[in-house]
Amino acid sequence: MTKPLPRPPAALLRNASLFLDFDGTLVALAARPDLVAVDARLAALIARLTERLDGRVALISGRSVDGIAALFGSLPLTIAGSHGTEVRWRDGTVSVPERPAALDRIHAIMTEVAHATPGLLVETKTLGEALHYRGAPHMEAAAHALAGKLADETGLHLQTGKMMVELRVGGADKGSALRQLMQRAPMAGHRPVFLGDDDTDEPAMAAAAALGGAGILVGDPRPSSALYGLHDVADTLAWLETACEQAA
Ligand SMILES: O=P(O)(O)OC[C@H]1O[C@H](O[C@H]2O[C@H](CO)[C@@H](O)[C@H](O)[C@H]2O)[C@H](O)[C@@H](O)[C@@H]1O
Repeated sequence: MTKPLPRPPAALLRNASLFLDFDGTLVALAARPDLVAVDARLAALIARLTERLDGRVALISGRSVDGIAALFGSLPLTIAGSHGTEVRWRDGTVSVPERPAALDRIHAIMTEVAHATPGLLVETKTLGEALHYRGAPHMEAAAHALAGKLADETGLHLQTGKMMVELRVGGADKGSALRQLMQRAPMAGHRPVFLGDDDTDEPAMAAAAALGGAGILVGDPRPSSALYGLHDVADTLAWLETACEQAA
């Protein structure tokens, strides 16, 4: 059994640059991606953190930049989306590679499969197509087999996730996104702190530690590059609210 990680000190965000995963870290997992919402408490927390840290806050998500931005409404945010492949700074500067044409064919194939199987769901992102099987768990092996075949055919990156498989533009992950964000003001020169729950968050945990900062694992203990741990989303929100007041 993996030992629990220590709780992060409340002063950890002092003078830090803060990087946050979204699903499973700031919001609890739901049956479908479109059932997740940002409530007033979370929106206020992110706004307050951004203010206290002089803009040194970014979301790093597997969702697309547009998807995260829509969830937070008018709140100006720096977002690395599509697993770190695309970035939008809160000043509006964007870095987005071209969407490969092969994704449209993949969308058509996944949609056909999903139409034939209740519970399967296709999520279209800026730079990827994801097939979710949370609503049809018996389709796990078939979904992975289909994604593997499509990856072989197209050369696109095969991304696994919690009850989903995705074909996406490769060449980036959450670790490379964190390093990219840390190269520019206002993040540069500050200690990175990253919070995440998933295997896809591990490259960012490792990148934060390598840059002199720390990762915080949300959820049950497991082998991780994180230095600290929090129990779940509720614990994470409560810790962020406390740490925020000691952040500046
Ligand atoms: O990097 P994250 O911000 O954690 O995003 C990871 C994926 O999150 C979403 O899928 C997951 O959450 C859904 C809603 O709770 C859930 O239904 C699904 O089973 C999970 O895999 C999102 O839809 C994906 O695009 C993200 O890659």
